[in-house]
Amino acid sequence: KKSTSDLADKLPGPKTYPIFGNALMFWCKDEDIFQKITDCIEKYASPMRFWNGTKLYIIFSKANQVEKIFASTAFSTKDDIYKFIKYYNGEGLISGSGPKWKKDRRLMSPLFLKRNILQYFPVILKHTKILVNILEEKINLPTFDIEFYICKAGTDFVNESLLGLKSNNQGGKNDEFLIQIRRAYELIHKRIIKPWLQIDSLYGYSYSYLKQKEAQDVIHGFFYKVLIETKKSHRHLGQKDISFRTILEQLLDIRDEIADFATDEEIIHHLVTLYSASEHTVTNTCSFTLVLLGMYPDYQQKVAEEIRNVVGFTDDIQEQHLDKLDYLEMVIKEVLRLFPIVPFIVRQANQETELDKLSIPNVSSVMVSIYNIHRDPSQWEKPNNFYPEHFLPQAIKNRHPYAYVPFSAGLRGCIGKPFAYMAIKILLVSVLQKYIIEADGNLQERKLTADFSVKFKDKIFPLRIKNRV
Ligand code: HEM
Repeated sequence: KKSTSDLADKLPGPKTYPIFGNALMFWCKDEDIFQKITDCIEKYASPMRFWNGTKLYIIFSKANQVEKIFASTAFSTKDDIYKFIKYYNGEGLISGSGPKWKKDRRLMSPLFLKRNILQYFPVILKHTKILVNILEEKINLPTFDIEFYICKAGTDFVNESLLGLKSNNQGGKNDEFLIQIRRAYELIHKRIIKPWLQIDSLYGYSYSYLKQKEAQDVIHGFFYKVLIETKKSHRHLGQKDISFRTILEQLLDIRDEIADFATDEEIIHHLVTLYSASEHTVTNTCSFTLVLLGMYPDYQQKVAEEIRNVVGFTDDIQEQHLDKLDYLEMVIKEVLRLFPIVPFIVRQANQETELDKLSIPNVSSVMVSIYNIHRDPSQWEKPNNFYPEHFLPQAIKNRHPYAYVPFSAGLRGCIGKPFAYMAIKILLVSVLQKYIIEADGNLQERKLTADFSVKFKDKIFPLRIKNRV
Protein backbone atom coordinates (compact mmCIF):
# COMPACT_ATOMS: atom_id res chain seq x y z
CA LYS A 1 0.00 0.00 0.00
CA LYS A 2 1.48 3.26 -1.18
CA SER A 3 0.40 5.47 1.74
CA THR A 4 1.91 3.02 4.23
CA SER A 5 5.29 2.88 2.53
CA ASP A 6 5.22 6.67 2.06
CA LEU A 7 4.84 6.99 5.80
CA ALA A 8 7.61 4.43 6.41
CA ASP A 9 9.98 6.40 4.18
CA LYS A 10 9.61 9.42 6.46
CA LEU A 11 10.53 7.50 9.61
CA PRO A 12 13.92 6.43 10.94
CA GLY A 13 14.76 2.73 11.19
CA PRO A 14 17.37 0.09 10.34
CA LYS A 15 18.45 -0.75 6.78
CA THR A 16 15.69 -2.55 4.89
CA TYR A 17 16.14 -5.55 2.56
CA PRO A 18 13.75 -6.89 -0.10
CA ILE A 19 11.20 -9.48 1.15
CA PHE A 20 12.72 -9.70 4.64
CA GLY A 21 12.46 -5.98 5.45
CA ASN A 22 14.20 -5.75 8.81
CA ALA A 23 13.36 -9.30 9.90
CA LEU A 24 16.90 -10.58 9.24
CA MET A 25 17.64 -9.06 12.61
CA PHE A 26 15.74 -12.06 14.01
CA TRP A 27 18.15 -14.49 12.34
CA CYS A 28 19.78 -15.31 15.65
CA LYS A 29 19.10 -17.40 18.72
CA ASP A 30 15.49 -16.95 19.86
CA GLU A 31 16.59 -15.79 23.28
CA ASP A 32 18.62 -12.90 21.77
CA ILE A 33 15.71 -11.40 19.85
CA PHE A 34 14.23 -9.39 22.70
CA GLN A 35 17.52 -7.61 23.42
CA LYS A 36 17.98 -6.87 19.72
CA ILE A 37 14.52 -5.34 19.35
CA THR A 38 14.75 -3.20 22.48
CA ASP A 39 18.29 -2.02 21.58
CA CYS A 40 17.10 -1.14 18.10
CA ILE A 41 14.13 0.83 19.47
CA GLU A 42 16.46 2.69 21.81
CA LYS A 43 18.76 3.62 18.95
CA TYR A 44 16.20 5.38 16.72
CA ALA A 45 14.06 8.41 17.42
CA SER A 46 10.40 7.69 18.23
CA PRO A 47 8.31 6.92 16.24
CA MET A 48 10.45 4.59 14.13
CA ARG A 49 9.56 2.08 11.44
CA PHE A 50 10.24 -1.65 11.43
CA TRP A 51 9.43 -3.98 8.53
CA ASN A 52 8.86 -7.52 9.81
CA GLY A 53 8.93 -9.04 6.33
CA THR A 54 6.33 -7.07 4.39
CA LYS A 55 4.46 -5.95 7.49
CA LEU A 56 5.22 -2.45 8.74
CA TYR A 57 5.20 -1.54 12.42
CA ILE A 58 5.26 2.08 13.55
CA ILE A 59 6.92 1.89 16.94
CA PHE A 60 6.45 4.46 19.70
CA SER A 61 8.71 4.67 22.75
CA LYS A 62 8.04 8.14 24.20
CA ALA A 63 5.42 8.72 26.89
CA ASN A 64 4.22 12.01 25.40
CA GLN A 65 3.35 10.39 22.05
CA VAL A 66 1.21 7.47 23.16
CA GLU A 67 -1.84 8.97 24.89
CA LYS A 68 -4.01 8.74 21.79
CA ILE A 69 -3.08 5.08 21.20
CA PHE A 70 -4.40 4.20 24.64
CA ALA A 71 -7.37 6.56 24.72
CA SER A 72 -8.83 6.77 21.21
CA THR A 73 -11.29 4.28 19.72
CA ALA A 74 -9.31 4.67 16.46
CA PHE A 75 -6.67 2.43 18.10
CA SER A 76 -8.88 0.10 20.16
CA THR A 77 -8.61 -2.72 17.58
CA LYS A 78 -5.96 -5.34 18.32
CA ASP A 79 -3.48 -5.90 15.51
CA ASP A 80 -3.69 -8.92 13.17
CA ILE A 81 -0.70 -10.38 14.96
CA TYR A 82 -3.03 -11.33 17.84
CA LYS A 83 -4.61 -13.90 15.52
CA PHE A 84 -1.96 -16.38 16.69
CA ILE A 85 -3.31 -15.98 20.22
CA LYS A 86 -6.84 -16.61 18.93
CA TYR A 87 -6.15 -20.32 18.35
CA TYR A 88 -6.44 -20.59 22.12
CA ASN A 89 -8.19 -17.40 23.29
CA GLY A 90 -10.66 -16.88 20.42
CA GLU A 91 -12.48 -13.56 20.83
CA GLY A 92 -11.68 -13.40 24.56
CA LEU A 93 -10.90 -9.94 25.94
CA ILE A 94 -7.18 -9.88 25.13
CA SER A 95 -7.36 -10.94 21.48
CA GLY A 96 -10.91 -9.85 20.59
CA SER A 97 -11.95 -6.51 19.08
CA GLY A 98 -15.03 -4.73 17.77
CA PRO A 99 -18.59 -4.70 19.16
CA LYS A 100 -18.36 -8.14 20.82
CA TRP A 101 -15.22 -7.16 22.74
CA LYS A 102 -16.84 -3.88 23.76
CA LYS A 103 -19.96 -5.57 25.09
CA ASP A 104 -18.06 -8.37 26.86
CA ARG A 105 -15.68 -5.92 28.47
CA ARG A 106 -18.61 -3.86 29.79
CA LEU A 107 -20.34 -6.96 31.18
CA MET A 108 -17.22 -8.57 32.64
CA SER A 109 -15.44 -5.53 34.13
CA PRO A 110 -17.54 -5.52 37.37
CA LEU A 111 -16.31 -9.06 38.12
CA PHE A 112 -12.78 -7.70 38.56
CA LEU A 113 -13.55 -4.70 40.78
CA LYS A 114 -11.88 -4.76 44.16
CA ARG A 115 -15.11 -5.38 46.07
CA ASN A 116 -15.81 -8.52 44.04
CA ILE A 117 -12.34 -10.02 43.97
CA LEU A 118 -11.81 -9.64 47.74
CA GLN A 119 -13.77 -12.91 48.10
CA TYR A 120 -10.69 -14.67 46.66
CA PHE A 121 -8.40 -13.32 49.39
CA PRO A 122 -8.77 -16.43 51.62
CA VAL A 123 -8.22 -18.78 48.65
CA ILE A 124 -4.97 -17.04 47.71
CA LEU A 125 -3.84 -16.97 51.33
CA LYS A 126 -4.57 -20.68 51.77
CA HIS A 127 -2.40 -21.70 48.80
CA THR A 128 0.32 -19.21 49.74
CA LYS A 129 0.56 -20.73 53.20
CA ILE A 130 1.02 -24.14 51.61
CA LEU A 131 3.84 -22.61 49.53
CA VAL A 132 5.50 -21.14 52.64
CA ASN A 133 5.37 -24.57 54.31
CA ILE A 134 6.79 -26.37 51.28
CA LEU A 135 9.67 -23.88 51.15
CA GLU A 136 10.76 -25.02 54.61
CA GLU A 137 12.63 -27.87 52.97
CA LYS A 138 14.83 -25.27 51.22
CA ILE A 139 16.00 -23.39 54.33
CA ASN A 140 19.80 -22.92 54.33
CA LEU A 141 20.25 -24.98 51.16
CA PRO A 142 21.96 -23.83 47.90
CA THR A 143 20.08 -21.73 45.36
CA PHE A 144 16.87 -23.05 43.81
CA ASP A 145 14.44 -21.71 41.20
CA ILE A 146 11.65 -19.97 43.11
CA GLU A 147 9.48 -19.63 40.00
CA PHE A 148 8.89 -23.39 39.93
CA TYR A 149 7.25 -23.21 43.38
CA ILE A 150 5.37 -19.94 42.92
CA CYS A 151 3.93 -21.14 39.62
CA LYS A 152 2.35 -24.16 41.32
CA ALA A 153 0.86 -22.04 44.10
CA GLY A 154 -0.34 -19.52 41.48
CA THR A 155 -2.03 -22.13 39.33
CA ASP A 156 -3.72 -23.60 42.40
CA PHE A 157 -5.22 -20.32 43.55
CA VAL A 158 -6.17 -19.25 40.03
CA ASN A 159 -7.85 -22.62 39.43
CA GLU A 160 -9.87 -22.27 42.62
CA SER A 161 -10.86 -18.60 42.20
CA LEU A 162 -11.55 -18.75 38.50
CA LEU A 163 -13.04 -22.22 38.23
CA GLY A 164 -13.67 -23.59 41.72
CA LEU A 165 -11.21 -26.35 40.89
CA LYS A 166 -9.04 -27.80 43.64
CA SER A 167 -6.06 -28.72 41.47
CA ASN A 168 -3.37 -29.40 44.09
CA ASN A 169 -0.42 -28.73 41.79
CA GLN A 170 1.55 -27.92 44.94
CA GLY A 171 0.82 -31.40 46.24
CA GLY A 172 2.71 -32.80 43.25
CA LYS A 173 -0.21 -33.44 40.92
CA ASN A 174 1.42 -31.52 38.09
CA ASP A 175 -0.71 -32.23 35.06
CA GLU A 176 -0.43 -32.20 31.31
CA PHE A 177 -2.47 -29.00 31.22
CA LEU A 178 0.29 -26.89 32.78
CA ILE A 179 2.87 -28.24 30.35
CA GLN A 180 0.62 -27.53 27.38
CA ILE A 181 -0.26 -24.00 28.46
CA ARG A 182 3.47 -23.15 28.65
CA ARG A 183 3.96 -24.74 25.22
CA ALA A 184 1.11 -22.64 23.83
CA TYR A 185 2.87 -19.42 24.98
CA GLU A 186 6.09 -20.52 23.27
CA LEU A 187 4.35 -21.41 20.02
CA ILE A 188 2.47 -18.11 19.89
CA HIS A 189 5.67 -16.17 20.50
CA LYS A 190 7.55 -18.04 17.77
CA ARG A 191 4.93 -17.26 15.15
CA ILE A 192 4.73 -13.61 16.14
CA ILE A 193 8.45 -13.00 15.68
CA LYS A 194 9.12 -15.20 12.64
CA PRO A 195 7.39 -13.97 9.49
CA TRP A 196 8.16 -17.22 7.64
CA LEU A 197 6.09 -19.14 10.21
CA GLN A 198 3.14 -16.84 9.57
CA ILE A 199 2.28 -18.29 6.18
CA ASP A 200 -0.63 -20.63 7.02
CA SER A 201 -0.17 -22.89 3.99
CA LEU A 202 3.43 -23.68 5.04
CA TYR A 203 2.83 -23.71 8.77
CA GLY A 204 0.17 -26.41 8.33
CA TYR A 205 2.93 -28.88 7.39
CA SER A 206 5.27 -28.03 10.26
CA TYR A 207 6.00 -29.88 13.48
CA SER A 208 5.02 -26.73 15.40
CA TYR A 209 1.53 -26.99 13.88
CA LEU A 210 1.12 -30.51 15.28
CA LYS A 211 2.27 -29.27 18.66
CA GLN A 212 -0.15 -26.38 18.44
CA LYS A 213 -3.08 -28.72 17.74
CA GLU A 214 -2.08 -30.90 20.68
CA ALA A 215 -1.83 -27.90 23.04
CA GLN A 216 -5.14 -26.52 21.76
CA ASP A 217 -6.91 -29.85 22.36
CA VAL A 218 -5.55 -30.29 25.88
CA ILE A 219 -6.25 -26.68 26.91
CA HIS A 220 -9.77 -26.50 25.47
CA GLY A 221 -10.54 -30.02 26.71
CA PHE A 222 -9.56 -29.01 30.24
CA PHE A 223 -11.83 -25.98 30.31
CA TYR A 224 -14.65 -27.79 28.52
CA LYS A 225 -14.72 -30.45 31.23
CA VAL A 226 -14.81 -27.84 33.99
CA LEU A 227 -17.58 -25.93 32.19
CA ILE A 228 -19.76 -29.03 31.82
CA GLU A 229 -19.36 -29.87 35.53
CA THR A 230 -20.06 -26.29 36.61
CA LYS A 231 -23.16 -26.05 34.43
CA LYS A 232 -24.58 -29.11 36.20
CA SER A 233 -24.19 -27.59 39.64
CA HIS A 234 -24.75 -23.97 38.68
CA ARG A 235 -27.37 -22.37 40.87
CA HIS A 236 -29.30 -19.85 38.94
CA LEU A 237 -30.04 -16.23 39.74
CA GLY A 238 -31.78 -15.22 42.93
CA GLN A 239 -28.99 -16.68 45.03
CA LYS A 240 -26.72 -13.66 44.97
CA ASP A 241 -26.21 -13.92 48.72
CA ILE A 242 -23.88 -16.88 48.22
CA SER A 243 -20.68 -15.55 49.72
CA PHE A 244 -18.26 -17.29 47.35
CA ARG A 245 -18.81 -17.29 43.63
CA THR A 246 -16.10 -18.24 41.15
CA ILE A 247 -15.48 -16.12 38.07
CA LEU A 248 -16.88 -18.96 35.95
CA GLU A 249 -20.10 -19.04 37.97
CA GLN A 250 -20.37 -15.28 37.52
CA LEU A 251 -19.90 -15.62 33.77
CA LEU A 252 -22.78 -18.11 33.77
CA ASP A 253 -24.81 -15.63 35.84
CA ILE A 254 -24.25 -13.01 33.14
CA ARG A 255 -25.44 -15.51 30.53
CA ASP A 256 -28.59 -16.18 32.58
CA GLU A 257 -29.42 -12.50 32.31
CA ILE A 258 -28.17 -11.77 28.82
CA ALA A 259 -28.79 -14.80 26.65
CA ASP A 260 -26.54 -13.78 23.76
CA PHE A 261 -23.58 -12.99 26.05
CA ALA A 262 -21.51 -16.05 25.14
CA THR A 263 -21.80 -19.59 23.77
CA ASP A 264 -20.05 -22.43 25.62
CA GLU A 265 -17.14 -22.08 23.23
CA GLU A 266 -16.90 -18.35 23.89
CA ILE A 267 -17.00 -18.94 27.67
CA ILE A 268 -14.07 -21.34 27.21
CA HIS A 269 -12.19 -18.61 25.31
CA HIS A 270 -12.84 -16.19 28.16
CA LEU A 271 -11.51 -18.75 30.63
CA VAL A 272 -8.32 -19.46 28.67
CA THR A 273 -7.77 -15.69 28.45
CA LEU A 274 -8.34 -15.04 32.14
CA TYR A 275 -6.30 -18.05 33.20
CA SER A 276 -3.22 -17.10 31.19
CA ALA A 277 -3.61 -13.40 31.97
CA SER A 278 -3.64 -14.02 35.71
CA GLU A 279 -1.42 -17.02 36.37
CA HIS A 280 1.89 -16.28 34.68
CA THR A 281 1.75 -12.51 35.28
CA VAL A 282 1.43 -12.90 39.04
CA THR A 283 4.01 -15.73 39.12
CA ASN A 284 6.57 -13.71 37.13
CA THR A 285 6.12 -10.53 39.14
CA CYS A 286 6.51 -12.34 42.48
CA SER A 287 9.56 -14.27 41.23
CA PHE A 288 11.31 -11.13 39.94
CA THR A 289 10.53 -9.25 43.16
CA LEU A 290 11.96 -11.93 45.42
CA VAL A 291 15.17 -12.26 43.38
CA LEU A 292 15.65 -8.48 43.36
CA LEU A 293 15.04 -8.20 47.09
CA GLY A 294 17.61 -10.98 47.49
CA MET A 295 20.13 -9.03 45.42
CA TYR A 296 19.45 -5.78 47.24
CA PRO A 297 19.20 -6.57 51.00
CA ASP A 298 18.84 -2.92 52.04
CA TYR A 299 15.56 -2.68 50.17
CA GLN A 300 14.49 -6.05 51.56
CA GLN A 301 15.17 -4.72 55.04
CA LYS A 302 12.87 -1.76 54.42
CA VAL A 303 10.11 -4.05 53.11
CA ALA A 304 10.54 -6.33 56.13
CA GLU A 305 10.33 -3.35 58.52
CA GLU A 306 7.07 -2.29 56.90
CA ILE A 307 5.65 -5.81 57.13
CA ARG A 308 6.65 -5.95 60.80
CA ASN A 309 4.86 -2.66 61.49
CA VAL A 310 1.71 -3.25 59.43
CA VAL A 311 1.08 -7.01 59.68
CA GLY A 312 3.67 -8.38 62.12
CA PHE A 313 5.79 -11.47 61.43
CA THR A 314 3.50 -14.10 62.91
CA ASP A 315 -0.09 -13.16 62.05
CA ASP A 316 -1.64 -13.71 58.62
CA ILE A 317 -2.01 -10.76 56.28
CA GLN A 318 -5.62 -9.49 56.18
CA GLU A 319 -7.67 -7.47 53.74
CA GLN A 320 -7.23 -4.22 55.65
CA HIS A 321 -3.43 -4.46 55.34
CA LEU A 322 -3.46 -4.37 51.54
CA ASP A 323 -3.66 -0.57 51.27
CA LYS A 324 -1.17 0.08 54.04
CA LEU A 325 1.88 -1.56 52.48
CA ASP A 326 3.14 1.59 50.73
CA TYR A 327 6.79 0.65 50.46
CA LEU A 328 6.07 -2.87 49.25
CA GLU A 329 3.84 -1.32 46.61
CA MET A 330 6.70 0.95 45.47
CA VAL A 331 8.92 -2.13 45.17
CA ILE A 332 6.33 -4.05 43.11
CA LYS A 333 5.85 -1.03 40.85
CA GLU A 334 9.59 -0.75 40.31
CA VAL A 335 9.75 -4.45 39.42
CA LEU A 336 6.97 -3.99 36.85
CA ARG A 337 8.83 -0.96 35.46
CA LEU A 338 12.05 -2.90 34.89
CA PHE A 339 10.30 -6.11 33.82
CA PRO A 340 6.94 -5.21 32.27
CA ILE A 341 5.40 -8.64 31.81
CA VAL A 342 3.91 -7.46 28.51
CA PRO A 343 6.80 -5.50 26.94
CA PHE A 344 5.05 -4.47 23.69
CA ILE A 345 1.46 -3.93 22.64
CA VAL A 346 0.29 -3.64 19.04
CA ARG A 347 -2.87 -1.98 17.71
CA GLN A 348 -4.32 -1.60 14.28
CA ALA A 349 -5.59 1.82 13.24
CA ASN A 350 -9.25 1.30 12.27
CA GLN A 351 -9.44 4.62 10.43
CA GLU A 352 -6.98 7.15 9.04
CA THR A 353 -5.81 9.11 12.08
CA GLU A 354 -3.49 11.95 12.98
CA LEU A 355 -0.93 10.85 15.56
CA ASP A 356 2.02 12.93 16.74
CA LYS A 357 1.72 15.08 13.58
CA LEU A 358 1.85 11.99 11.36
CA SER A 359 -1.04 10.83 9.26
CA ILE A 360 -1.46 7.14 10.13
CA PRO A 361 -3.25 5.27 7.29
CA ASN A 362 -6.16 2.94 8.07
CA VAL A 363 -5.08 -0.64 8.95
CA SER A 364 -1.53 0.39 9.97
CA SER A 365 0.10 -1.49 12.82
CA VAL A 366 1.09 0.74 15.69
CA MET A 367 3.30 -0.66 18.45
CA VAL A 368 4.02 0.81 21.88
CA SER A 369 7.21 -0.38 23.53
CA ILE A 370 6.27 -0.34 27.19
CA TYR A 371 9.75 -1.70 27.93
CA ASN A 372 11.54 1.25 26.29
CA ILE A 373 9.14 3.84 27.75
CA HIS A 374 9.90 2.41 31.19
CA ARG A 375 13.64 2.94 30.70
CA ASP A 376 13.55 6.37 29.07
CA PRO A 377 16.36 8.41 30.69
CA SER A 378 14.37 11.64 30.25
CA GLN A 379 11.69 10.26 32.59
CA TRP A 380 13.56 8.10 35.09
CA GLU A 381 16.31 9.13 37.49
CA LYS A 382 18.06 5.73 37.36
CA PRO A 383 16.52 4.02 34.31
CA ASN A 384 18.45 0.73 34.50
CA ASN A 385 18.72 0.37 38.26
CA PHE A 386 16.42 -1.12 40.86
CA TYR A 387 15.36 2.05 42.65
CA PRO A 388 11.91 1.92 44.31
CA GLU A 389 12.28 5.65 45.15
CA HIS A 390 11.17 6.22 41.55
CA PHE A 391 7.70 5.82 43.02
CA LEU A 392 7.87 8.37 45.81
CA PRO A 393 4.84 10.69 45.43
CA GLN A 394 7.03 13.67 44.44
CA ALA A 395 8.82 11.68 41.73
CA ILE A 396 5.51 10.44 40.29
CA LYS A 397 4.24 14.02 40.12
CA ASN A 398 7.22 15.08 38.01
CA ARG A 399 6.72 12.39 35.40
CA HIS A 400 4.52 12.16 32.35
CA PRO A 401 1.32 10.17 33.18
CA TYR A 402 2.14 7.64 30.43
CA ALA A 403 5.78 7.15 31.50
CA TYR A 404 4.60 4.15 33.51
CA VAL A 405 2.11 1.78 31.84
CA PRO A 406 2.78 -1.84 32.90
CA PHE A 407 -0.95 -2.57 32.75
CA SER A 408 -1.34 -0.73 29.46
CA ALA A 409 -3.96 2.03 29.87
CA GLY A 410 -7.24 3.41 28.65
CA LEU A 411 -9.83 1.48 26.67
CA ARG A 412 -7.80 -1.75 26.39
CA GLY A 413 -6.01 -1.49 29.71
CA CYS A 414 -5.78 -4.49 32.04
CA ILE A 415 -8.94 -5.32 33.99
CA GLY A 416 -7.08 -7.61 36.39
CA LYS A 417 -4.94 -5.03 38.20
CA PRO A 418 -6.73 -5.22 41.60
CA PHE A 419 -6.58 -9.04 41.51
CA ALA A 420 -2.90 -8.91 40.51
CA TYR A 421 -1.91 -6.50 43.30
CA MET A 422 -3.90 -8.44 45.89
CA ALA A 423 -2.36 -11.80 44.95
CA ILE A 424 1.19 -10.41 44.65
CA LYS A 425 0.98 -8.69 48.04
CA ILE A 426 -0.46 -11.73 49.83
CA LEU A 427 2.25 -13.97 48.41
CA LEU A 428 5.19 -11.65 48.99
CA VAL A 429 4.15 -10.70 52.53
CA SER A 430 3.63 -14.34 53.53
CA VAL A 431 7.02 -15.43 52.15
CA LEU A 432 8.94 -12.44 53.54
CA GLN A 433 7.35 -12.75 57.00
CA LYS A 434 8.94 -16.15 57.34
CA TYR A 435 12.11 -16.01 55.24
CA ILE A 436 15.11 -13.80 54.53
CA ILE A 437 15.92 -14.01 50.83
CA GLU A 438 19.43 -14.05 49.36
CA ALA A 439 20.30 -13.91 45.68
CA ASP A 440 23.66 -13.63 43.92
CA GLY A 441 24.80 -11.02 41.43
CA ASN A 442 23.13 -7.80 40.43
CA LEU A 443 20.58 -6.57 37.95
CA GLN A 444 23.13 -5.52 35.31
CA GLU A 445 24.52 -9.07 35.11
CA ARG A 446 21.16 -10.67 34.43
CA LYS A 447 20.28 -10.24 30.76
CA LEU A 448 16.66 -10.42 29.69
CA THR A 449 14.67 -12.28 27.11
CA ALA A 450 10.99 -12.48 26.27
CA ASP A 451 9.00 -15.51 25.27
CA PHE A 452 5.50 -14.12 25.36
CA SER A 453 6.45 -12.37 28.61
CA VAL A 454 9.69 -10.86 29.93
CA LYS A 455 12.06 -13.27 31.72
CA PHE A 456 15.69 -13.54 32.78
CA LYS A 457 17.60 -14.94 29.82
CA ASP A 458 18.44 -18.23 31.54
CA LYS A 459 14.76 -18.46 32.53
CA ILE A 460 15.51 -19.19 36.17
CA PHE A 461 14.96 -17.19 39.32
CA PRO A 462 17.63 -18.52 41.70
CA LEU A 463 17.67 -17.60 45.37
CA ARG A 464 18.37 -18.97 48.85
CA ILE A 465 16.22 -18.67 51.97
CA LYS A 466 16.93 -18.42 55.71
CA ASN A 467 14.55 -18.22 58.62
CA ARG A 468 13.61 -14.62 59.44
CA VAL A 469 12.31 -15.23 62.96
C1 HEM B 1 1.19 -8.08 37.15
C2 HEM B 1 0.12 -8.55 36.58
C3 HEM B 1 -0.44 -8.10 35.26
C4 HEM B 1 0.11 -7.29 34.29
C5 HEM B 1 1.49 -6.64 34.28
C6 HEM B 1 -0.87 -7.17 33.23
C7 HEM B 1 -0.70 -6.41 32.08
C8 HEM B 1 -1.63 -6.30 31.07
C9 HEM B 1 -1.41 -5.56 29.85
C10 HEM B 1 -0.14 -4.80 29.47
C11 HEM B 1 -2.54 -5.67 29.09
C12 HEM B 1 -2.77 -5.13 27.67
C13 HEM B 1 -2.40 -6.19 26.68
C14 HEM B 1 -2.46 -5.76 25.26
O1 HEM B 1 -2.92 -4.67 24.91
O2 HEM B 1 -2.07 -6.59 24.41
C15 HEM B 1 -3.47 -6.48 29.85
C16 HEM B 1 -4.74 -6.79 29.42
C17 HEM B 1 -5.59 -7.62 30.11
N1 HEM B 1 -5.36 -8.19 31.36
FE1 HEM B 1 -3.73 -7.97 32.50
N2 HEM B 1 -1.99 -7.88 33.58
C18 HEM B 1 -1.76 -8.46 34.80
C19 HEM B 1 -2.65 -9.27 35.49
C20 HEM B 1 -3.90 -9.61 35.08
C21 HEM B 1 -4.83 -10.41 35.84
C22 HEM B 1 -4.57 -10.94 37.24
C23 HEM B 1 -5.96 -10.55 35.07
C24 HEM B 1 -7.25 -11.27 35.36
C25 HEM B 1 -7.69 -11.57 36.53
C26 HEM B 1 -5.72 -9.82 33.83
C27 HEM B 1 -6.64 -9.71 32.81
C28 HEM B 1 -6.45 -8.97 31.66
C29 HEM B 1 -7.44 -8.87 30.59
C30 HEM B 1 -8.78 -9.58 30.53
C31 HEM B 1 -6.91 -8.03 29.61
C32 HEM B 1 -7.54 -7.59 28.29
C33 HEM B 1 -8.30 -6.30 28.48
C34 HEM B 1 -8.97 -5.81 27.20
O3 HEM B 1 -8.31 -5.69 26.16
O4 HEM B 1 -10.18 -5.52 27.27
N3 HEM B 1 -4.47 -9.26 33.88
N4 HEM B 1 -2.89 -6.84 31.06
